Amino acid sequence: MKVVKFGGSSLASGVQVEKVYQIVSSDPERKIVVVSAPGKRYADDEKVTDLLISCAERCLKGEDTHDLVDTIVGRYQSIAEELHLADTIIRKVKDDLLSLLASDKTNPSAFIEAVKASGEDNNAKLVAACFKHKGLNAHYVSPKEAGLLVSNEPGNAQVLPESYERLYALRDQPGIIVFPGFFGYNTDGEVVTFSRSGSDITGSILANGVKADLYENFTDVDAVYAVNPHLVSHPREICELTYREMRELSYGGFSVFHDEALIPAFRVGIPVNVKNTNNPEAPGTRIVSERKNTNGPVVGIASDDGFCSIYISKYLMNKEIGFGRKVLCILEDYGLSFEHIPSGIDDMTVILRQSQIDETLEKEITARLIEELHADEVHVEHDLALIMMVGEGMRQKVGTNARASMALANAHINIEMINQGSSETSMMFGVKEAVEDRAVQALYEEFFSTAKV
Ligand SMILES: Nc1ncnc2c1ncn2[C@@H]1O[C@H](COP(=O)(O)OP(=O)(O)O)[C@@H](O)[C@H]1O
Ligand SMILES: N[C@@H](CC(=O)OP(=O)(O)O)C(=O)O
Repeated sequence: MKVVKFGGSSLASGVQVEKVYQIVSSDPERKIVVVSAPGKRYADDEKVTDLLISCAERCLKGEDTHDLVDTIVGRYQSIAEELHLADTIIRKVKDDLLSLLASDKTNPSAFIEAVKASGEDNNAKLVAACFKHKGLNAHYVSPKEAGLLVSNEPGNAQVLPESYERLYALRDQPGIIVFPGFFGYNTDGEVVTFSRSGSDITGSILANGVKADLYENFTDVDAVYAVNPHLVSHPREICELTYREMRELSYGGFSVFHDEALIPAFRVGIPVNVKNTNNPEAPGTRIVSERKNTNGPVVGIASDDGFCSIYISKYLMNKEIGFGRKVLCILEDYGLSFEHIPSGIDDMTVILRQSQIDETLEKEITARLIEELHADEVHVEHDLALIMMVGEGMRQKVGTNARASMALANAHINIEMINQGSSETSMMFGVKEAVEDRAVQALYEEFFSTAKV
């Protein structure tokens, strides 16, 4: 049995949904189909999820939402029309959206969550109607009915372990199940969404729940490439990756697969296959527990921006018991999460997502670090990008760091910081955002150009 997930790009138009139907109906093992909301049809298009968020926010401010409701319903309508579906389904989509917008707003966050999740929910109903119309024995299943329970963290839900046992019962339902991605229900029966692009997570949870043989994740590229295809043209395709490599690369910036979507499948050893809806014959990329290291030390290079670092220096920091804990307690006081902490004998750097702090908070934290911890020096660096070089092969290969540093030096790129993960499957370089793209290109050239591998 396979769980198959189709992303927003695979469901953006009637033509795309037709391809999805062909893929699902061509393999009887494809039993559970997880869908995202309709995504972008072209580069400047808007995702239905973004439209829904704007709509909910406007509604909370008491502003008019007629035009947005029309645009959102219009997206479903054009898909239904292309597929010659009866308009009853579109009337249901519109009624559902209008009743959600008219619902209780005393908890604004819960209101936004419900409106946001309707993108996937209505699309699952539409896709199920399309499959049925074409003669497939398919039906929509709600995450509530299936028992997909999640924590009450709006926009960042985590699956509750008891969900897995409940989801197992989906195996016994006859026909094809069309399941909306991106959200579950808290124990009070309210909708809570995963983080953005979280339909990948739903697919992985269902694959675990039903103990699928394979989780197929359909998107709009032939494979996971060794580097973001927007930075290097025709990058090398990756045939096989380990869960750990993919998690590091997804975290590092490969938006093709959500970093939180690896764990549920990994826990029960279900392989993941990333494939292209527009070219389903291509083998895609397989994510597995172990792979043979036949293709050099580095398997992929990812990057992400929007980081800042707090540099703290104090003589004899290494001997001061509890120094690190005290630093983290100060950050905790402000509800800040940190990403990495490279450290030396007398210094440490805490790397955070920049969006979490503003100038006032920055000054307050700096003052506390100096006053309470008697730090000799504290300064904050902004606008950093983190580049993750990932590969299980790095563990055995001597000199990878030196090669990377040299490649960056030759490209006149200053390395602000280096951190090697304890697993030795990743190496992280901090650079200024302004040189991020050039840095990734230089590293790609070093590790993937045919002349050097
Ligand atoms: N290393 C990479 N390999 C493949 N695609 C990548 C990579 N890094 C970024 N991407 C981008 O991820 C996109 C697919 O992810 P996404 O737009 O979320 O798809 P979906 O709509 O299927 O969920 C690709 O079109 C590509 O632009
Ligand atoms: N529609 C949601 C969830 C999702 O997974 O979408 P996509 O498959 O288009 O990345 C979002 O935009 O975040």
